[in-house]
Amino acid sequence: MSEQFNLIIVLVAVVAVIGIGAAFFLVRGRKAPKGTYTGPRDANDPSPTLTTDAPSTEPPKVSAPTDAPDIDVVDETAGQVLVPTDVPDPVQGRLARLRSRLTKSNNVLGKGLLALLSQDKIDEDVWDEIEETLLLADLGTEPTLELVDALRERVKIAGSRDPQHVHDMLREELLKLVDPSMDRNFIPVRHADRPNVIMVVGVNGVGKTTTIGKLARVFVAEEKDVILGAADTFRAAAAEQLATWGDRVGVPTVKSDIDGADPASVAFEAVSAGIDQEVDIVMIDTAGRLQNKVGLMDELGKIKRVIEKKATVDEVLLVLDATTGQNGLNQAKVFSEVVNVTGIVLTKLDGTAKGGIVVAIQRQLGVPVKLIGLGEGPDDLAPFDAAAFVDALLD
Ligand SMILES: Nc1nc2c(ncn2[C@@H]2O[C@H](COP(=O)(O)OP(=O)(O)OP(=O)(O)O)[C@@H](O)[C@H]2O)c(=O)[nH]1
Repeated sequence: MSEQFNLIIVLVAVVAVIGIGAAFFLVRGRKAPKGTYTGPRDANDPSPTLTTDAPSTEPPKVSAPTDAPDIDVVDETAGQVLVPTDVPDPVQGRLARLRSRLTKSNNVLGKGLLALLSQDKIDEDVWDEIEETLLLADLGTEPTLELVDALRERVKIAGSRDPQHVHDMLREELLKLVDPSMDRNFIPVRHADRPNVIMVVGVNGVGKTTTIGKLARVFVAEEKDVILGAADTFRAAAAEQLATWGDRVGVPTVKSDIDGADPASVAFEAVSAGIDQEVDIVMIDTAGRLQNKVGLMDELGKIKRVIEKKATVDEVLLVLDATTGQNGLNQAKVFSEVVNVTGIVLTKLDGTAKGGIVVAIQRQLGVPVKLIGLGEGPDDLAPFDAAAFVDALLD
C-alpha cells in the first residue's frame, strides 16, 4: 500500500516537473542553438571589474579558435514573434513637431544675437558681446571668430539696421557654419546579400541605449526590419533596457544574460541573426565605460573586426550629450581616433542653450550631425536639418 502511495507521489512529481518545463518553454519561445561565434574571449575583453590602465601586450585574437569557450550568447530572436505595442511617429515633420523644444532652450543665442545686431550703433563693446554670446553657446573659438568677421564685413557694407535684413544676414551666416551640404542621410539601405550594419558608440550616460531604441522606432516607421545587438555587456540591465525598447515596436534583441560577456560575440550573433533572418538593419549597442583609451580601442576594434567576418560595418554613429560642452568634444576626439565615426547623434539638445556645439563638433570631426535628441519621449529624436535648426535658433 505504501509502495503504491510512493509510486503515485513519484508520478505526480514527474508530471509536475514536465508541466513546469513545458510552460517555461512556451513562455520563453524556442531557443536557437548556442552562439556560433567561436572566437576566444580575449584576456583584454572587458569585465565588470576592469579598472586597469595597463595596455594589452597582445592584439585581440578573433580568428580560428580550436576549443570554443563557453560564450553564453544565444540568439533568442530566431522564430521569435514580437507583437508590437507602439506605433512610432513618422519621421517626416519630426523636427517641426519638436522645434519648440529647441527654440525654448536656444533662443538665448538667436534672440540675443538679433538684439545685439539690431542696435543703432554697433561699437566694439557690442562686437565683444556678440563674440561672448557665441562662445557661451559652445560654437567654438574658430567658428565664432569667422562668424564675427563675416558679420562685421556685412554690417559695414550694408549699413542698415533693418530687423528683417539683420535676421536674413544672420541666418545666412549661421547656415554656412552649420553646413547644409553635408550628407546627413541616416536611413540605411540593405545590401543585396546582407543587412546594413550600424555600430553605435559613446560613453555611458549620453543617451546611447535610449537613442538606439528611438532609432529602432524611426526605422520601423520607415518599414525596415531591424535586429538589435546588446554588445554593451557591462550590465545585463542595459541589455534588458535595449530589449524593452525593441519589444515595444516588434524589434528583437540579441543579448547575453551574463554581465561582462564578450561584446564581440554578441555583435557577431546579432549580425548572424540579421543575415539569417534577412533583415534590413542590424544595430549594435556598445559600451563606453572603459576606463582608458587602450581598452576602448581594443574593445571597439575587436567588435568591428568580428562583425566584419560576416558583414561590413556601414555606419558608426557617435552619440554625444550636448550638455557636456568641452567634455563632449574631448569624447568625440577619443572615439574618432578609435573608430571611423561616420555620423553624430547629439542628445539632450532640449536641455541646453548651447546649440553651437553642433558646429563645433562637426568642425572637429569633419562628420555631420545626423540626428538630434530633443527629449526623453520615445519619438523625441529628429533628423538634423541645417536650415530648420538655424530657423529654430532665430525664431
Ligand atoms: N532630455 C533628454 N534626455 C535624454 C535624451 N536622450 C536620452 N536622455 C536621457 O538620458 C539618460 C541616459 O540615457 P541612456 O540611454 O541610459 O544612456 P546610455 O548612454 O545608454 O547609458 P548606459 O546604458 O549606462 O551606457 C536617460 O534618462 C534618458 O532618458 C534627450 O534627447 N533629451
